[in-house]
Amino acid sequence: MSNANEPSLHCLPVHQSRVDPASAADESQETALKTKEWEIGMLQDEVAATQGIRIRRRPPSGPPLHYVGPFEFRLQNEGNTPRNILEEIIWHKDTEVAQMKEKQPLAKLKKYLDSAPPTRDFIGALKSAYERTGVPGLIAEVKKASPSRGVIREDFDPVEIALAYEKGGAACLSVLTDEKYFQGSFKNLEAIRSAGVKCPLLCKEFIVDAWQIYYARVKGADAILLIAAVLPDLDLRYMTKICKMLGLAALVEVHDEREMDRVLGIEGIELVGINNRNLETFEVDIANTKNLLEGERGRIIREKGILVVGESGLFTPSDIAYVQDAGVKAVLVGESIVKQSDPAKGISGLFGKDISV
Ligand SMILES: O=P(O)(O)OC[C@@H](O)[C@@H](O)c1c[nH]c2ccccc12
Repeated sequence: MSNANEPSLHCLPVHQSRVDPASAADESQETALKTKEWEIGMLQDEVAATQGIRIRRRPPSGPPLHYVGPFEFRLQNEGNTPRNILEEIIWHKDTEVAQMKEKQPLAKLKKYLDSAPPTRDFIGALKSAYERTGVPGLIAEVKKASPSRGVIREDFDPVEIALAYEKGGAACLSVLTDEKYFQGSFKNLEAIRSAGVKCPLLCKEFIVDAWQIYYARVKGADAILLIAAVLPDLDLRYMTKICKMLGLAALVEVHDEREMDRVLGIEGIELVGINNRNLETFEVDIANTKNLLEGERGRIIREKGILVVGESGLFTPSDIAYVQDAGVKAVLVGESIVKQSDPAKGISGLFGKDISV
């Protein structure tokens, strides 16, 4: 569980070991802290597992030397290989964020918040696009590459693509900021924001720590992504509250029934994305959107007034019509439009009509 208001135990300075009694006390305190930190990590993964979450936050490590806790805990050092690509990304993100936090602690980030320009209404933009066009509001994704597809667009100019999307009638944009797996960056997000693009911007990042939400806000995001396959309920609750406080929209992404049911049980969630791509296996099936909106779940979603976004694997006007019939009022599309030489034309091709203003 991440708490932005408390310093991470990762960041505690490592003391040099000397032999005087004072430093021996320091050392035993440090061992105690390390043990505590390790135990908390184990417990977090256990809580997450009870919610059906298979992604572990960081590689399992053996207990610190001289550990005397429960025997089962001592047995759980099961090797340091991620079980799938999502888990690999999350483990990498965990170390990356720890380093970024060290360079720019939360207290420093918070100073920039005072001078940050106001956020733009992400959900409002989707709703008015839907009303204006009669088709789902488009979140167009600025995406150079992905682990499943490799490089999607070679001559990648993020600002040019963003401007073309806006011209083509996108309601909002999604900008990938992960560098290692998606060849994105926060520089792209900042560049798009300062190029005068008016569409609200989603920071497409793998969030594992509340610090990242503040960082996204400072870098010009209007919305962030929270992945239910990665974040336990407590994190989803806590992080959506931080978003409200910062004026950001939270797009909470689910892929299966269990994740959808968890999310529907949490108060205050207004925007839910159904990912048609399984992030563990890369399989894509747009019927997933339909399945998750059927019956009782669809009823609860309508009752709560949640706006649903159909995500991934949408290529043709009939794909759009299919997810619209299933009940989505917005779609998130990357590959099919980013790879067109003119992304604005890609948008009219995707919807089968011109949706520009
Ligand atoms: O390129 P596609 O198939 O149109 O997909 C876009 C978007 O849905 C996809 O990039 C995505 C959905 N959820 C994510 C989470 C992380 C990274 C990427 C994603």
